Amino acid sequence: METFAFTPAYELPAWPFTPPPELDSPKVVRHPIVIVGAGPSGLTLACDLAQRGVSAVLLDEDDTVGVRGASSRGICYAQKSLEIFERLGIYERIAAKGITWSFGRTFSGDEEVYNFNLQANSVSRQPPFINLQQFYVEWFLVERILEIGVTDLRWKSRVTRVQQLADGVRLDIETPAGSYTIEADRLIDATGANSAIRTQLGIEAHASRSTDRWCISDVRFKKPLPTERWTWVDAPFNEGRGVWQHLMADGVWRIDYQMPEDCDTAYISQPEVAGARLREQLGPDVEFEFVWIGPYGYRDHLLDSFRHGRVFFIGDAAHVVSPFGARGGNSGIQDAANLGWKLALVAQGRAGDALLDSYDAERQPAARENLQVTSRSARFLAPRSPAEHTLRRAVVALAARHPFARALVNTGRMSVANAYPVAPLLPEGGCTVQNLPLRWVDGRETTLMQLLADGTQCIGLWFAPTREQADAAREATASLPLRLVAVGGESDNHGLLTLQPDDTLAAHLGIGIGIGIDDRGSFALVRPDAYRAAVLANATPTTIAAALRTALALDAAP
Ligand SMILES: O=C(O)CCc1cccc(O)c1
Repeated sequence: METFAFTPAYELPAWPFTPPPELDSPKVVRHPIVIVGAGPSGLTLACDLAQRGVSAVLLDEDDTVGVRGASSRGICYAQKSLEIFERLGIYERIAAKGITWSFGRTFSGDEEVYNFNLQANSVSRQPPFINLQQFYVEWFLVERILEIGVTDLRWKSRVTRVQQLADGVRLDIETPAGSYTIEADRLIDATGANSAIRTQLGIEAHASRSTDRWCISDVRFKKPLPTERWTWVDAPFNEGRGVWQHLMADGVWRIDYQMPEDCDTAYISQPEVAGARLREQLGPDVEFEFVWIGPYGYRDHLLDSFRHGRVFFIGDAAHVVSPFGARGGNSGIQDAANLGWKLALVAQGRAGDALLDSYDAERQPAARENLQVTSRSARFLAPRSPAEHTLRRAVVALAARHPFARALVNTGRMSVANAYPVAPLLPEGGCTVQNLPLRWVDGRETTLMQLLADGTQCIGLWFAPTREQADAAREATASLPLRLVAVGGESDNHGLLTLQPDDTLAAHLGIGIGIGIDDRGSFALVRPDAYRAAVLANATPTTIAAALRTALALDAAP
């Protein structure tokens, strides 16, 4: 029998367990923020808070990144996540290590039936996607958290019990040096899909499991393949079933093969069987080494609410979707970025507690939308009813010749920054503001993320304010977390930071002349998570302060 080579396993870092002070003390210490789980969402939240100068305790039962014995789970990082990583100071590391892409092609048999270029609608400094093994992202986040140095990172610390109190949460923690108890003003569960905290608190996840079966081959090739996302609805080299192909770091390709529903999972993941599949796809002489082979079936779940008293659920602990479109990991990172600034401002007494409720009001519908979108892709890939089979056959047959049908070919709709619904703190709803390259009046370059990187404040972009307006607005908002920035106007805006006039910025914010609103005097309020919270057509110091107070729940009933 032919044997197949495996590359040596990834060498992942390990961080030391340091016995915490609570182990030697009978006193139950209270911490403002405790995060459980050092996966992508927990680490992003800890890093986001650290960047804002806010310390959190981060507990993880392991002492490394990645999932032991498994391959990388997440592989595709979307623009919004990359913009968050830019603000957190790890984007350059991710871009240097990962594979940047924006183009996707979908095939039926040997024919291309759909393609997309995600760069087309982008004004961001970050590309639409970078592929990178999840453990590298986690690793860079840990490095950054250690660089900033304000997070209390506790490895080898397993939470065994969680109890909600009237004004906080009590946690029992087991470590190699013994057990201890702490309390938290607020607890964030980032422990993933199988959250024991969720189970212990009796919170229903509404889980469902698909019967669709897949097998991952992570492989290194000698033969170069295109660095685009390629998918097949019905690949001739996979017995007419689906295939996904992505390049990740270190020259490793992720190839996902759809398998028969009743397959023997041990058999399909044997190296000889996986090797035969690769040869069918890439030719009998292709030279390769396996990195990892593994079967999987996907599942989904969604909590009704992401906030339960003093406990917040983020990432897979709150929602799980099928992998099509890479919406799982990316939405966990966006959960963290949504919650981080809110926790920081509320903990500092600079925003109302109702701001924390807006985490659920914004991210739960976002997760629901992701679940709907990925479920539609899953049904296209594995139709369940005769009608779904007929529809898919018709769409694929028409797509080859008729452009209208191409958009119906659905092998996944790639992750986007979800818009947020109209709500008391977001009277116009919220939409993402991309990381536009900008220029100060003196010619220096900056970006929106750089404007947001220091401290925790909203950015007020005010188009051509007069000196008098600028002075009055500074006074009206002096006690509020706002950085006022003029865009164009009088060259010396009386001490206001001033950007060069920028039509792309105005249009992106929805205040360009081209879309009917004169930009002179217009104002856009951008939140610390780079979501547009309000647009004012003829801003005054009073309306600016009112918009800010609304966005920060400063006028809401306690
Ligand atoms: O391209 C896609 O739609 C998702 C690719 C993906 C994401 C996460 C895991 C995996 O095996 C494939």
